[in-house]
Amino acid sequence: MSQSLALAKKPHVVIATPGRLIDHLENTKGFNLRALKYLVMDEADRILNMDFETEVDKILKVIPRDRKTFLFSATMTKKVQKLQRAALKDPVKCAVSSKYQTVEKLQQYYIFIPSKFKDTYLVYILNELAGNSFMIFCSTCNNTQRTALLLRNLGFTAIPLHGQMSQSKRLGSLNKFKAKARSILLATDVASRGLDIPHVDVVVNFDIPTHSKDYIHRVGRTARAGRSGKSITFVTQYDVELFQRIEHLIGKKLPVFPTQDDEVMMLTERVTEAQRFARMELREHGEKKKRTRDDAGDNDDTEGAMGVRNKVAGGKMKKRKGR
Ligand SMILES: Nc1ncnc2c1ncn2[C@@H]1O[C@H](COP(=O)(O)OP(=O)(O)OP(=O)(O)O)[C@@H](O)[C@H]1O
Repeated sequence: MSQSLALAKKPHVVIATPGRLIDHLENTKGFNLRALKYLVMDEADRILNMDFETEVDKILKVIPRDRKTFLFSATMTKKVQKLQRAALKDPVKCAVSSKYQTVEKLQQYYIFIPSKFKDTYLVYILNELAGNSFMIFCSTCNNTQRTALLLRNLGFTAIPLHGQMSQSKRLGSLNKFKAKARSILLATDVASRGLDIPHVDVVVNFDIPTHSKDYIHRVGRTARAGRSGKSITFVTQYDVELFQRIEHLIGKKLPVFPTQDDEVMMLTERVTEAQRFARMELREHGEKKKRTRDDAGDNDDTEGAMGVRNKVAGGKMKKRKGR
């Protein structure tokens, strides 16, 4: 309703997702795009990848053919070229580089570890790089939530951000991270594009991206606007092929992030206990959700559900003296 009122004032600029725009075109009285002069598509390849094609086609049908169209993305695809043919007159392509590139001030590493030790290595890295702000990417909402609980059980200030959270919870998470009240943001690819948070120092690909182009967007959350940053990609026995594809895409062989395996193994016991608590909390959280059937009102960011938080011995893991 408030959006309809805003549109009634005939704004000069409307920023929308394709679906929302279609909704207003179909249901908001008096709203149309017949006078549109400029169409801008940010993250153009994603708009197509995410099955927005039908919506985009609908929009293209109701806007003037005589207009200027801009498509932006760090990773252009053949699909975008298709769209160029379908919707553009005299298109011009403007590219910073002919191949996919990451910025020079980004130090990129990988670690090759057995899948079952991922959590332990994550905790080790967070301790090693303590004092930094981290964005950690997971492949599913569930793993994002689980890993956030695990880290909180170990005393880290971690907060999840994923598509199963309500919009207000997502904004809440983001704002806490932006305000530096939380130093670790765990996210799915919902946060891999567009977010401009200058203080992100380290991006961790906890689950390797399945689409190698997503790698470029994820690591682009750090080392922005001339700053420096680090990225560490976890590669397990199952991820070798995907990792090779990433290296091929960026045209670089990445160095290994140095780890002291004996020190990592010393963390195993506490991490295992924290995993157990995290599983319990996740189960309780799921059952509570089922009972209340109220997604929005629930503790999506799980902070309120932390009955067993910090029960793992010692709370936040301290680095040993002399290191
Ligand atoms: N010419 C400039 N000089 C200085 N800072 C700039 C300039 N252009 C952009 N910036 C800053 O760089 C940061 C990144 O800009 P922006 O978010 O527009 O990049 P982007 O290309 O859309 O990134 P992505 O698509 O990866 O999310 C912002 O903080 C912005 O203020």
